[in-house]
Amino acid sequence: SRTANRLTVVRGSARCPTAAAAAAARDGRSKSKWMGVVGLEVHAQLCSNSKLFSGSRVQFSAPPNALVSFLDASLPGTLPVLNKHCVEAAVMTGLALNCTINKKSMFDRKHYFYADLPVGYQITQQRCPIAINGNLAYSLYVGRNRNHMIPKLVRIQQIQLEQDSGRSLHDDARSQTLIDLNRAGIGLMEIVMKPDMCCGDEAAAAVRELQLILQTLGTCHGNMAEGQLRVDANVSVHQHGRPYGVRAEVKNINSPRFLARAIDYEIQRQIDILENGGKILNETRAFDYKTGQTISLRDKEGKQDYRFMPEPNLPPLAIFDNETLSSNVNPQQVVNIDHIRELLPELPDAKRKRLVEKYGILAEHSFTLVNEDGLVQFFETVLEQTEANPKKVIGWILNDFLALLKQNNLSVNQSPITPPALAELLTLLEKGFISSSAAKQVFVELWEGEGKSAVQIVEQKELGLIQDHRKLEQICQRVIEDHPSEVSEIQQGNWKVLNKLIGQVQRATHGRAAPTVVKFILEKKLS
Ligand SMILES: Nc1ncnc2c1ncn2[C@@H]1O[C@H](COP(=O)(O)OP(=O)(O)OP(=O)(O)O)[C@@H](O)[C@H]1O
Ligand SMILES: [Mg+2]
Ligand SMILES: [Mg+2]
Repeated sequence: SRTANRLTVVRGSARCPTAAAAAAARDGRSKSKWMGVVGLEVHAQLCSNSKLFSGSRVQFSAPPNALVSFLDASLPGTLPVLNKHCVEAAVMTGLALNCTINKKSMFDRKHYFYADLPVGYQITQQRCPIAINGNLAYSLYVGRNRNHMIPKLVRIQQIQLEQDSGRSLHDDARSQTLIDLNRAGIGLMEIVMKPDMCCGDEAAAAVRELQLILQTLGTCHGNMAEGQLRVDANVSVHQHGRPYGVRAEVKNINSPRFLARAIDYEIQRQIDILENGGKILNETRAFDYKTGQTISLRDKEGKQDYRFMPEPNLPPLAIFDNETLSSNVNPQQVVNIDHIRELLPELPDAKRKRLVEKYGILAEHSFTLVNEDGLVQFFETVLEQTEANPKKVIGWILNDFLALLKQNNLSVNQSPITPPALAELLTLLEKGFISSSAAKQVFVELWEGEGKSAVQIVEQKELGLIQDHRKLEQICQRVIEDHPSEVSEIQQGNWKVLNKLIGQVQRATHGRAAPTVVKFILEKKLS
């Protein structure tokens, strides 16, 4: 079947080494000789209050055509003015992706005709983009339980600044197309990756990591469902040692999961064609998430001529660093690479490594922490304020805290439990003032949040372990008196029965007796 083949071939690709051997053994040579080649173009909407070349506001879900300046509507006589904040965001993204920032980049006009592009061209950076030659490190989880991590790297060819287009809304009932220009002119970064990936899983993992980096930088919100991050997947197949095949481009995929499915489908489609003596077309395709297939939109064979030309209304974009910044320019007026480098936050990869090294937690736990907005900070604030050790704390954060957040569909900063409250609870547990079952109970009470602290809850609900030696002795004495047959068994040497008596003491104290103390008292009394 197609599905079976697809799995074989994608996993069997020699560039996905983990599964290659197994797949080859299962299927013989003929199916595993093909390798997928994948290169992504990612369009990321820049976080900015205004558009790339006009002062129109950027806002989602505004009424159609409410955010359109004369320039966005392409009125004659209007001129583009570059938004400095967008340039800074692109430079910061370039630095985070280990790119070289071009001190001089250029804007070009790329011509094509579409109803949502009234001027007839898009301003983009074709010949000389703002950033080049970077890379993105990401991790691929493989294996049956996805618990084996393989570090991967994809090269970044370039990052270019460009404008977004408007949107066409098709009204089938009236067979009309309506145009909304709110999106027209919003700043985009096109992040172009080299064809270094080989399957859907790799592409999805790379995009997730990119998304996290952009969100950490604050240069793009990265919400794929809202179209802030859109991915075009270029896919081809070839045989080992042979030149790359012709690529098809699957446009505008808006989730990592669909990206993976679209790519794996496309690889198998191309293999099927080639195995049957056919030819791959250099075409643009779309992914239909309902059927899980890619479908042809238009072929590029008759190569669309974009008639690139320099944008005459924008001078070359000059960017400075400390060395090139001369004393006669106002630093407020220019973009300084060194200044932006200083503002770079700790990136997800560095953060994960630091968490593992500093606190001794598992690598996969560091991924979960970093993936959840605000969770690392929560974890570290708890650690600063508690005496419990990090390995215990991570368990509570990931199993109890995160589970309740997900159940209630809340983000970390909407949590009813604050870091100091959890820290206090875990200290009580660590010091042996409460049992772990009592701790779970306190945790739930904290979550329900009547503003009481862990200590107050423990006191009011009498959840504290009974440490008082005299009181415990009295209870143990009573249990001994009430269980003569067990006592005589123990005295005949059957010490296993002691557990039964310990259980009775716990029953009498509702689980609040310190177990080691109880054992010590009973042993002393019975020996
Ligand atoms: N043989 C190939 N197989 C798969 N991907 C490829 C192959 N050759 C190039 N690519 C990928 O195709 C993409 C080319 O993007 P680029 O922006 O340079 O050109 P384009 O797709 O022609 O332009 P446009 O921006 O108009 O879509 C890159 O992501 C690159 O990695
Ligand atoms: Mg491109
Ligand atoms: Mg493309």
